[in-house]
Amino acid sequence: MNAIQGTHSGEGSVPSHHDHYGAYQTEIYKKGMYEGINPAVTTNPNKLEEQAKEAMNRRGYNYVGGGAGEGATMDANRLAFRTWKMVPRMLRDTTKRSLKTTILGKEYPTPCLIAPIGVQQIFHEDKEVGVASVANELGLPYILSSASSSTIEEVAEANGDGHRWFQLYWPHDEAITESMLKRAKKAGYEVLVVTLDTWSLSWRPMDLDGAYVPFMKGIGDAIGFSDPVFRKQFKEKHGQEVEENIHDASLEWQGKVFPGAAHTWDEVRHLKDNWDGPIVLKGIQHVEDAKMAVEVGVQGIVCSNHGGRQLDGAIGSLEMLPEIVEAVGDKIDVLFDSGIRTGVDVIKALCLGAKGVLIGRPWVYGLGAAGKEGAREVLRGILADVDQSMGLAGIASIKECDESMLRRTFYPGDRFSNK
Ligand SMILES: Cc1cc2nc3c(=O)[nH]c(=O)nc-3n(C[C@H](O)[C@H](O)[C@H](O)COP(=O)(O)O)c2cc1C
Ligand SMILES: O=C(O)C(=O)c1ccccc1
Repeated sequence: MNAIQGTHSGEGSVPSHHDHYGAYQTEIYKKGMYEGINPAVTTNPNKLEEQAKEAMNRRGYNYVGGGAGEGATMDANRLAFRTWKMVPRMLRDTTKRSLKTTILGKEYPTPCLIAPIGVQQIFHEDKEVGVASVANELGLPYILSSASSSTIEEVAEANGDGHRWFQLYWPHDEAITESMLKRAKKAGYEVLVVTLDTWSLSWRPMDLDGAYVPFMKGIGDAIGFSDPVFRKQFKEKHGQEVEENIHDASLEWQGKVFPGAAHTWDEVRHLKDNWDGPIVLKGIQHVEDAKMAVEVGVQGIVCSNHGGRQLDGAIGSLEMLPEIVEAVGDKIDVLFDSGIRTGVDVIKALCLGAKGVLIGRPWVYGLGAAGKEGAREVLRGILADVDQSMGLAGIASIKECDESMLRRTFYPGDRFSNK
């Protein structure tokens, strides 16, 4: 073994048995030194967004890069990570590292999941089906958004024997909700993720200035347009098939998934009655809501502020993680997202008590810059960074991540923006 090889010998291809994540680093050097091929997408987390911006069309970039309001919450998400610093341990045997972890009672090869991200066709034609195949290759659960440009069944096929979860934008229409859940279950989605923070879209200046919202033109509506109950309702109302009137179909589907009114805690019962499997509530930030989640009997929550895309001025998501973890104890699993950009960010969230983390914008930038290969490179980079950084911090396995590995410091010069 030598210094750049890390733990593993790293023979070239994508790991098929999911435990050679660190080998990607050696693979990059070998490809460059012996074949003259550099990575297609930058490995620098602070340059990734800029590279994607150059490669993507303006509207697609604005959609992913933008946030709510003045971007205060997006900044707060990054600042929160910067204020926690790792305190590494030495002379510990970390030669055999493992990223394996248990989430909702099931073992996964890593603590990372693919965050639900809608309308991927505006980023690249490889879209959801492409990323779902990459998820399988890398051993990451793929969380399919309700607002996708591929259907529930297409993504299941592309994901094959991989792990897949279904994210629900929760309609105020029980028949359609039941139909979506039934389709997801039939197509092998294991966990239901219910997003609570986006029953209506926030004030998003980058999209508003370009007067652009994709699903008004049928983009990102594939799950609705292929839904038998939605199609039947539409035909009864308009006397037309969805394909004959994309304009009205888009508006009507938008009214289902972004109904402009929140649900209430009582209504979680309907989901429990219609979903045979774990339910995770996404978008929890308040400690009392975390306790409510335990009370209504779901199995998990995602501590998330939607990547600063919903309530601007809301607190950085990582700020709330320790309190939420403490409040729910080991009664339910707490997952985390909003602001993860590096392998060390993943480790920090785990040290603060998250059982798993959802990766969002970074792989979307990879997808935009170089299609599914780009998404794969970004994700492999983050996983390799998790593996290497665990070793350097003296952590051999995920269960060793705890708050003793962190110290909170804040200096006025701390840089928190990626720009
Ligand atoms: C372009 C884009 C689309 C998204 N679409 C969805 C979605 O359909 N459903 C959902 O629950 N969350 C959605 N999210 C939120 C992500 O799941 C995740 O919470 C967020 O990206 C985390 O923030 P980060 O990417 O800055 O780390 C979306 C985020 C982005 C950037
Ligand atoms: O943009 C988002 O954050 C989001 O959740 C969404 C909304 C509509 C369609 C696709 C994704």
